[in-house]
Amino acid sequence: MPAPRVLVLRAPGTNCDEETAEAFRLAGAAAERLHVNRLLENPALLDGFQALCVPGGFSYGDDISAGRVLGNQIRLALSEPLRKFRDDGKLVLGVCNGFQVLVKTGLLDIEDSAGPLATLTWNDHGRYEARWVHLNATPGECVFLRGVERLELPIAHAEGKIAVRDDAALDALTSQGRVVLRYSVADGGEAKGFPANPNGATANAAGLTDSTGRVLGLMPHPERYLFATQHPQWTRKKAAGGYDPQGDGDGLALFRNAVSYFG
Ligand SMILES: NC(=O)CC[C@H](N)C(=O)O
Repeated sequence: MPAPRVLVLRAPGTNCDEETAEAFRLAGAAAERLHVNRLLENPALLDGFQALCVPGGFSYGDDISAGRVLGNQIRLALSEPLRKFRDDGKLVLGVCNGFQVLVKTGLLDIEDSAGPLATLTWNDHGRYEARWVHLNATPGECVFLRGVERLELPIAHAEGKIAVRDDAALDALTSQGRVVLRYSVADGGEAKGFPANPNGATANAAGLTDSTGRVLGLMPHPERYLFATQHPQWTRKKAAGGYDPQGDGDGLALFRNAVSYFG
């Protein structure tokens, strides 16, 4: 199988593009970083790729709100080609700021006739929060999370709270299996507020998929945990036994799943 080609989109202020491209390469993809202006000049460049990733960072300085400017650029100029991209069976991943961007593009299918079912907004405590969290996955149709049950990953965000509009919107999203990642306590039990839920997200939601399962947006950073030794407690875990320092970090599974989808 030829390595799937992944476009890692960057814009002014993106800062996770190198690591994210490397994560896809480690998983067996051919990843390329591309400035959004190149794509705006020539949307047909998308035809050469099987997956698109909007990585983390501070695109356009988080001006107006995080992801808004890049999200608007994509929504206004690239909606049609990207919808076709997804409907052709290709994959789209948004990590942290990339998720904030995806929410604002409309590509996640989280709108109804009354407007957005959910959005990303400021953490409840109003501060930037950067640390590790525990997550439960309920992959359903989500390609990136196939076979994943639990994850430990870093977060680093200020506007990372998934705020769902109302109970009916939450029912709609949960009944369609769209909330595929939830913050949990360390043993996998339900998070009951801060700190297990780091931002006050409705229903502990940390990641959403679209209706096809081929678009995923998540606030935690899978590209920051590719190797076992990236875990802050890897030496203690190794001493306690059952932790292989040569092994994969939890985040690599998402990139491997993306690659094997094309296998
Ligand atoms: N790590 C990131 O992608 C940061 C996202 C965004 N700039 C925020 O602070 O919410």
